[in-house]
Amino acid sequence: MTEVKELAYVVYEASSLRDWEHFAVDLLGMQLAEKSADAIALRTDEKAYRWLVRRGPADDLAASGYEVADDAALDELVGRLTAAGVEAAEGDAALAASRKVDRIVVTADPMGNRVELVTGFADAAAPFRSGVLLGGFVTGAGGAGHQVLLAKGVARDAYLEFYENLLGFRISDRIVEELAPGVFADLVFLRCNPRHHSVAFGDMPHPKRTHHFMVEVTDIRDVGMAYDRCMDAKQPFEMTLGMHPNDHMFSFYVRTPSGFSVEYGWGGLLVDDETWQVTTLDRLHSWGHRPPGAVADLLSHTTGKGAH
Ligand SMILES: Cc1ccc(O)c(O)c1CC[C@@H]1C(=O)CC[C@]2(C)C(=O)CC[C@@H]12
Ligand SMILES: [Fe+2]
Repeated sequence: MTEVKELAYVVYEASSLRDWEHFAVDLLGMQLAEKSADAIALRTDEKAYRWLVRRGPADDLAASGYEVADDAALDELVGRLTAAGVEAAEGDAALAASRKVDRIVVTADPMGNRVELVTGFADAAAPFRSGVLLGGFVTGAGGAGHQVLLAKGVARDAYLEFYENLLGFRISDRIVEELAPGVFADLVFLRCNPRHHSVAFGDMPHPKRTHHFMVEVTDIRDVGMAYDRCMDAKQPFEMTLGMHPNDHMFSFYVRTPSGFSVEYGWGGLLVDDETWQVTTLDRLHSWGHRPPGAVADLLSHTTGKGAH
């Protein structure tokens, strides 16, 4: 079945581009590709950009760009969307140029998230260079990273119909954890290439369309050093260092200047379609990923006792 092949880019709308530039470049180690009065473009690899942050009040995800193999594949996807009654409109040359792609089709998922299906996502003219990383970001066949989106009360069947049956994603696994008696976190993880997931969905209460975007680095030291840079800059954390049981990502979560989070990770699992078994796991974290407040409490409790 024809499918999207990677999460190529995301577009965010943010009220402070200045804060975003500092966050992405100085703390995360991205490269500023372009800057205008109303947008910044950020690189993590050889591509022209991976994040586009444009000025606006939403402080949220504005679009997700998924790359498709070629024109024929894009035509087939559009045919499938249209046949299912989902509107998919060919973008004009100006939009394609602004996204640095050959061709762009604009549609929306059942939550109303803008989805852009593209071909010919351009490389930058110069090699990627980070001012702070020892290694680089893990992209390649796995795309820009992964994102967790909120279901916003939309039935799972409805958004899976869009992502699985129309865009061609495969389910990697599900995690259902009872956080408190009768309170469940229930997430479903979807892949479109060997990266364990390019997108995941959960239906927890959350003010944004997106919970986080995950960027992965090649050198574990860069996770530790980014953790220190975020802490030194007093960037608010959502979760401390920890690991997920499904994709084995070693990561922490820090808040972007727009309030949703970035997961900064290393060591993510690659899935082999031939041997992979879909399972439902019962915990979100193997260890760590604590709320920072809880950790501060635990650590000061130990020292406060004046342990010998
Ligand atoms: C559970 C999990 C596995 C792999 C990931 O890459 C990943 O980001 C997550 C989910 C992170 C996060 C969480 O652990 C606590 C409950 C959260 C906050 C949600 O409500 C959505 C995302 C969830
Ligand atoms: Fe994640």
